[in-house]
Amino acid sequence: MSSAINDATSPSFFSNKSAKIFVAGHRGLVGSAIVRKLQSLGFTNLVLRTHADLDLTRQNDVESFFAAEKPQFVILAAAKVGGIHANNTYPADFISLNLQIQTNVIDAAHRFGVTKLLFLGSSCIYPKFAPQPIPESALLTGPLEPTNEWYAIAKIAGIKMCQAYRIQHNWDAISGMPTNLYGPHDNFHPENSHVLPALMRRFHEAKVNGAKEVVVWGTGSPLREFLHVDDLADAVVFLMGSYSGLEHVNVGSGKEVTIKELAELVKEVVGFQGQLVWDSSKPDGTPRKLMDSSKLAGLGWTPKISLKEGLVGTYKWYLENVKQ
Ligand SMILES: NC(=O)C1=CN([C@@H]2O[C@H](COP(=O)(O)OP(=O)(O)OC[C@H]3O[C@@H](n4cnc5c(N)ncnc54)[C@H](OP(=O)(O)O)[C@@H]3O)[C@@H](O)[C@H]2O)C=CC1
Ligand SMILES: C[C@H]1O[C@H](OP(=O)(O)OP(=O)(O)OC[C@H]2O[C@@H](n3cnc4c(=O)[nH]c(N)nc43)[C@H](O)[C@@H]2O)[C@@H](O)[C@@H](O)C1=O
Repeated sequence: MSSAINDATSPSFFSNKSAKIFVAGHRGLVGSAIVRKLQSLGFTNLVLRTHADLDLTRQNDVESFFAAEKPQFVILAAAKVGGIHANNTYPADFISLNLQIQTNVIDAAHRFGVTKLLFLGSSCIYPKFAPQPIPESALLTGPLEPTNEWYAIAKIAGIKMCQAYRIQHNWDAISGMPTNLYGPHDNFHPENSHVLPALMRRFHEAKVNGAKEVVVWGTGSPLREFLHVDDLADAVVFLMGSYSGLEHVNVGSGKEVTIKELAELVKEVVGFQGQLVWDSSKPDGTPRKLMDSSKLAGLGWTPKISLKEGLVGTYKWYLENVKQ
């Protein structure tokens, strides 16, 4: 899906390092990595607000913020985010908060003169039984995975909102669809986090406490594709500078592992010596979601950080920043 009118590139993103950029959600996994990336490239004028300073679900506050700050670029990495249990347990929060945040930010960014906005979705937007690897064209071709359909519907609405504003207003809003992410500043909550930080914490605590077993959810058979968040941040900045199309863009590593393989790898990196016990009363979620990231590769971007390397770095960060 593309059109000549809507596919102009935006070289101006890299040409002015003092352009004002609002990174929404800058203290999260993704937002903090994007801030690190932008700062390493020499961008000097980042506008950052904590959740406490600016609740993005409050439309009036968001409008006042945009009216006062008038950022030139917006990267929307603020969202209600969680793993399979959180998505399944708090469906109202996942659909409602995400619809509110993205609607407020996208609409205000357009109305207050932002040049370009990047919206972040997720690989869960695709049908549960999408063809593998999943191309961008698989969107809205089948039923969603029930454990995260509420979040997925919000994310699909975000993609469509960017497309609608581009079509009606010729406004440069793009969408990136990351695969499962991990890295520094991840959420290590025991129940509400994603699998990788959850297991890192559980194996670490088991090692420290001398436990013989660690419980892992589901059957271990689902396949997941993991991308280090520093690679994702690199891709986001790349897209800000080089992509202005109508269609969303998949951002993956191209490499998948079973949850069992992931658990063994995390166990090895953490140095836990005991056994894994599988709790099959917990949901597996979607059986497989490897994205086809050839569109992004065709634009000239590929990931650099291997899963093993990324896990070692993330565990080091966990030891220095999170563990009690
Ligand atoms: N993590 C992953 O594996 C994946 C993430 N993504 C996408 O990347 C984006 C970022 O996710 P991630 O960094 O992991 O999430 P995090 O939970 O780590 O960070 C989200 C950030 O958004 C902020 N936030 C949430 N609600 C509000 C609000 N109402 N007003 C202002 N700020 C708010 C949070 O602040 P606070 O903590 O104070 O509430 C936090 O800083 C999301 O769009 C997500 O869908 C996509 C694919 C995979
Ligand atoms: C990024 C993505 O993240 C979510 O989808 P998910 O890929 O299913 O994410 P997950 O990381 O929570 O689980 C992956 C797999 O791992 C298994 N698993 C084992 N043990 C634990 C465990 O301890 N915690 C968790 N969370 N999962 C575990 C778990 O049973 C599942 O089979 C959605 O929020 C979705 O909206 C989304 O976008």
